[in-house]
Amino acid sequence: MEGVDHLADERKKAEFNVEAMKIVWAGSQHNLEVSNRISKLVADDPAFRKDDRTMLPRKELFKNTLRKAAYAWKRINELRLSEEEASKLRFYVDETAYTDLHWGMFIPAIKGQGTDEQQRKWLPLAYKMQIIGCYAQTELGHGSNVQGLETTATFDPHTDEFVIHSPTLTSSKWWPGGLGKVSTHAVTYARLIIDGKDHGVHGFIVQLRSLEDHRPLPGITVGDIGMKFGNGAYNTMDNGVLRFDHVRIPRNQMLMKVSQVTREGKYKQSDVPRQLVYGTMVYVRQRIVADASCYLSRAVCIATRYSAVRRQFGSQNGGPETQVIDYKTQQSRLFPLLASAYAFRFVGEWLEWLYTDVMQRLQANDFSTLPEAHACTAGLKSLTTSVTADGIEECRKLCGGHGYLCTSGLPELFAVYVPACTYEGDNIVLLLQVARFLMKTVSQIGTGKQPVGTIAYMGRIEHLMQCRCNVQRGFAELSADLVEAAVAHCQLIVVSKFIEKLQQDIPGEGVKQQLEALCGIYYLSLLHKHQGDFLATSYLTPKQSALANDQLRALYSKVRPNAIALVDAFNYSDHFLSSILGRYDGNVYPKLYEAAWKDPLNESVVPDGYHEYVRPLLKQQLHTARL
Ligand SMILES: CCCCCCC/C=C/C(=O)SCCNC(=O)CCNC(=O)[C@H](O)C(C)(C)COP(=O)(O)OP(=O)(O)OC[C@H]1O[C@@H](n2cnc3c(N)ncnc32)[C@H](O)[C@@H]1OP(=O)(O)O
Ligand SMILES: Cc1cc2nc3c(=O)[nH]c(=O)nc-3n(C[C@H](O)[C@H](O)[C@H](O)COP(=O)(O)OP(=O)(O)OC[C@H]3O[C@@H](n4cnc5c(N)ncnc54)[C@H](O)[C@@H]3O)c2cc1C
Repeated sequence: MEGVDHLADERKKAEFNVEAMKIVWAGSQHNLEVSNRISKLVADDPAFRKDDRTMLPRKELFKNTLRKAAYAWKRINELRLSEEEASKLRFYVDETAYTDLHWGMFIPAIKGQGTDEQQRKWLPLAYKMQIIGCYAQTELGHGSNVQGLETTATFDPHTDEFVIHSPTLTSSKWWPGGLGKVSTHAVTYARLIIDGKDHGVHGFIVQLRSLEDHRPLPGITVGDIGMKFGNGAYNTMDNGVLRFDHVRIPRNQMLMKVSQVTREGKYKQSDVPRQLVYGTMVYVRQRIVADASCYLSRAVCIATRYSAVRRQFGSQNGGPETQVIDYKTQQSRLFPLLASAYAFRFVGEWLEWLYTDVMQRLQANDFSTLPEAHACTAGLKSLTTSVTADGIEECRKLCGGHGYLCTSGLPELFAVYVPACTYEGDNIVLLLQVARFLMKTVSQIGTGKQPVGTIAYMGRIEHLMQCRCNVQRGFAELSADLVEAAVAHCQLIVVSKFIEKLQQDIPGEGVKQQLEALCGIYYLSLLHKHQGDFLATSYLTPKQSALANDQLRALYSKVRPNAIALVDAFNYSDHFLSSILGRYDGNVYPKLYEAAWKDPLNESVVPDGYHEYVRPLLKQQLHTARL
């Protein structure tokens, strides 16, 4: 029934002020206001339609993405949107595109690693999109091992240039988003060679394509690497392959904030840690953590609304069947994900603060918090993306058969999100970095150095004080266990940041109580999942463990009447969710039925191919039957 809110009764059950929760989720009244305005702008504009995305062939899909990106840019300029509003607009357009890398990596790389002079030259061009850039680091043969990259940048003192070259097939750049078909420039990572000496990997700005006719410049071979997982999804992006055949660039196109090459070919290192060459990755990992809550909350919103609409079994005297959201099994799978979405939101906010703080310290030549920032961004990127990717898939299963339809929105959401577990650092490789940081901390505790920040708790663990561990000894052998320790450390950060959030003043009737319940669900469900570890190490007795489980079930009952309102607080429009199962009005069945008839396969009653491939079979059967 059109216009009827099938979830109205659910909404009436809410025990808290949903509008106040929307502000908590958005971060501030101002953020909420901007989100409302920009999301409506996008949803009301038919140019941003996306419901056909999973049905388009790649070339059409890609052209459509180019059209949308150009149109978005036009609207940004026409409406004179601020940078905040422009990035919100790109968020609500909700289509992975070359612009993500241009704004998300190319510009930050120049800002973070370029000198003031380089920034003055390149940033205005990039901000006006007079050049379009990507981040070309990964190669066919090496991604995780950045020190293993093979592309070379050899200094030629005669011409004051670098010669960029791909010496092997495996040195071909492979994966960079935006590279395949669009970017005119790339921040390219290559080994710096001066006078035969290898100075390791550095960043260089390299022009790839002509600004006149978009053809690759001499010495450049470039193209798209091909179709990726899923329909629509990440196939709107032109992940690319790139080879250099002795391509010359001026010396001043090496990004020289961290280290410099002089006119005479002298290599000079600034007083800053070499690891700042990896700075763009730290920035993007922090952004990815902030994004995880968006993706997870989307899936949870769809699964929660549909779980309230869907009924199976339990009809009494011909009455309605049970809403599947009332099954404890459904709650025990869904509500920890709802709690995780909120938990990741708050840890994302905190990580943004940590990153800003580190950046301010770096300006003042204080590098002391860099290792912690690296460990936190790497670890939380790994934890939040793994939980989110698995969570989206769990939400699909929570929606039963209909979750498998593209019109549920969940298959595409999973396909577009799951590479986040790999890009910007494979999740296991990143957890090994955290493990290494933790082991280093343990080795220092023995020497009396007090850990601070997110590792302060380690200084309070009695048996760690007696440890005399060497970081490398046994590391490889125990790496699988160390990865588990790294995950536990990151979980602790998430829990403590959720608790810190609750210590703030949170206005709105019932809002804090709901967040307390969600926080409880978050840590108790983790405790439940890992109770074997807690029991084995005597951190919990069996009785405590049973009490914790009772408490968890009680919290599920507390959240149940508020579930729909808690996902409404994410404030997602139907356009953004793009899911029939997750419709705000819960009008699922008529819309599923209607959508099926719009599938291109239903354009004709007799399908293409019938006369060639089906009819002959039927004829043959008639013939056989007569025999
Ligand atoms: C929002 C925008 C849109 C997003 C779209 C995303 C599209 C995707 C883009 C990409 O994927 S770009 C490519 C991303 N690639 C990676 O993430 C590669 C992962 N690998 C690495 O980061 C590193 O190679 C490594 C795994 C960290 C290892 O590096 P390396 O071998 O040089 O170092 P180690 O010997 O292990 O460590 C040396 C020392 O440096 C510290 N360290 C390492 N990384 C950082 C860092 N980023 N920041 C600060 N410090 C770092 C490390 O802890 C070691 O410290 P010590 O132990 O020696 O003190
Ligand atoms: C959609 C997408 C977009 C991307 N965009 C970009 C981009 O814009 N720019 C760019 O430069 N790159 C990009 N990448 C590349 C990406 O950064 C790399 O794929 C990523 O860093 C992982 O590296 P890899 O592919 O070498 O994995 P590998 O390192 O080959 O991983 C393979 C397996 O080996 C394991 N492994 C590797 N090393 C270790 C170790 N030391 N110990 C234990 N296990 C290990 C991993 O856990 C994994 O299971 C993108 C990738 C994808 C999928």
